[in-house]
Amino acid sequence: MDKVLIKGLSIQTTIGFYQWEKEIKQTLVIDLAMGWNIADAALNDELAKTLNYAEISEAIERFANENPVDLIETLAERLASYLMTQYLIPWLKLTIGKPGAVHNAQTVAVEIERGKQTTETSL
Ligand SMILES: Nc1nc2c(c(=O)[nH]1)N=C([C@H](O)[C@@H](O)CO)CN2
Repeated sequence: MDKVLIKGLSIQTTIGFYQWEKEIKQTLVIDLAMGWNIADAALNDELAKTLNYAEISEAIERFANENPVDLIETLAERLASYLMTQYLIPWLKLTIGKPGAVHNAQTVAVEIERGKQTTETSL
C-alpha cells in the first residue's frame, strides 16, 4: 500500500496529567503514516484525490487543542480514530512524542498502528 507521510509535525497544545500542565501549552511532535492509493491522484495530477497533508496537519493541531487530555496515549487513540473517520484512511501509524516531558531524555513517545493495510489499487 502507498503512504502519505507527515514527519516531525510540531504542535503546541494543552496535554498532561498534572494540574500545572493543564494551565500551559507544551510541544508535541507528531509522525503520521497514512495508507492511501496515490496512483489515483497522480493519474490526472489532482489534489482532491489524495490526502492533503497540509489540511491534515492543521486538523491535527486543531483536534489536540479542542480535545485536551491527560495522556499522550489517549490523544493518540482519539486522534487516530478521528483522522480515519474524517479522511477515510484505511490504515495509519501515529507517533506522538512529548520532548519536554523527561529532562534527561531526548523525547518520550507512544506509537500506535490502526486499521488494515490493503494491496488494492483502483487502476
Ligand atoms: N506513558 C505515559 N506516561 C506519562 C504520561 C503520559 O502521557 N503517558 N504523562 C505524564 C505527565 O503528564 C508528564 O508528561 C509530566 O512530566 C507522566 N507519564
